[in-house]
Amino acid sequence: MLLTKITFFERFEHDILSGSKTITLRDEAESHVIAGQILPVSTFETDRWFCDIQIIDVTPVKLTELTKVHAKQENMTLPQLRDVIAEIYPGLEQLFMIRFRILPQ
Ligand SMILES: CC(=O)Nc1cc[nH]c(=O)n1
Repeated sequence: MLLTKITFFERFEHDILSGSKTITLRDEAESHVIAGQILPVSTFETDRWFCDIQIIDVTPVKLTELTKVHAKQENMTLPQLRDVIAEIYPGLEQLFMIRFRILPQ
């Protein structure tokens, strides 16, 4: 079943709106989006809409395969990215990298 919306933690909002966060790493349940799809984005905490994104592509990536390139696309260092993923998805190895672009508001 395709996702019809996506949420991000409020702490990522500024980076998304500024264009410095261009990927999101999700578990399998949240990986069901397709290239070209346009999704409304809201905050996880209060479900407040803050932008629309267009999906570029979705690629499986293992936790152990994460590199500085992924971290840069998340506007983080690699240790910060590993910590964030461990906090959000404890013990999860198989992730899905969703590349997106923010649509003009
Ligand atoms: C709400 C939520 O899960 N947000 C996430 C999860 C992983 N990456 C990300 O950028 N945002």
